[in-house]
Amino acid sequence: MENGAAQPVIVAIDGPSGTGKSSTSKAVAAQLGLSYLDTGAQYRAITWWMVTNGIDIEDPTAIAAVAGKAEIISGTDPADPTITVDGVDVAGPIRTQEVTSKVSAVSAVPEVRARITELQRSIAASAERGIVVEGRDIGTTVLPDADLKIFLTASPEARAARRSGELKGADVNATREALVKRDAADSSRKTSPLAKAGDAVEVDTTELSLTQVIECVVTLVEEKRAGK
Ligand SMILES: Nc1ncnc2c1ncn2[C@@H]1O[C@H](COP(=O)(O)OP(=O)(O)OP(=O)(O)O)[C@@H](O)[C@H]1O
Ligand SMILES: Nc1ccn([C@H]2C[C@H](O)[C@@H](COP(=O)(O)O)O2)c(=O)n1
Repeated sequence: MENGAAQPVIVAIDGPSGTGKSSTSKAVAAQLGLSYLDTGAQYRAITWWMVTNGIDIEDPTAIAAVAGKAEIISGTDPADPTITVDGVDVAGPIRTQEVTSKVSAVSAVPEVRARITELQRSIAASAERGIVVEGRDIGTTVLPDADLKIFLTASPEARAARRSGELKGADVNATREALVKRDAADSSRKTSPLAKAGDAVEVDTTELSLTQVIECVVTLVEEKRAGK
């Protein structure tokens, strides 16, 4: 490229809940001047819309029938990621226990996945300097040609301890059970389950600090850019 500008780079970061995808992706994108997309927030946003509009979450046909109705807009600045549904800021409401408990069922519906996947691809394609996209099926389905694919893991105990630290006073065992249950649902759905791409680099974060994970991923991106 002219003026020594770096080529756009597409980084896919997948993994189970609480492995550090969001924290790592945001920091890596900020350090490298890339855009950032939280695809879990998009699935949460469509789930929030279903709940708000009284759609029966137990009924995949009902969900499929309205999968295209909500207008979901994701802001991709890693310093200030935003998400709106039909113009309403839903950054807070999508993190409620109610949405968290229903998001796996909504995101398993193929029509929902087709709609959100299309949105994700269009956002990635328009990121001029490149983007870090995090989720469950980015390396396998959404962006199979990503320049770098990372699959983050951590023990359920480490993930529950991290999450309980966030949710003051939360019971660690209950948090662990909820994480494991959501991972099982996300891994066993028929369409585009949570899975490691064959060419992804697996990083076990159980014994690593967040700073170490960020450094590791930044190094992998830089190596990729240098053609190593
Ligand atoms: N390596 C780490 N060591 C300690 N804490 C960490 C580490 N990575 C992330 N955390 C903390 O764990 C919590 C969960 O991290 P984060 O939200 O980034 O995970 P996630 O994989 O995106 O989860 P989810 O898929 O549920 O959205 C956050 O409080 C974060 O600060
Ligand atoms: N690419 C993705 C991203 C997320 N989901 C679903 C499954 C998750 O349980 C849920 C919430 O994600 P989180 O905010 O915890 O990262 O969204 C998916 O199916 N595919």
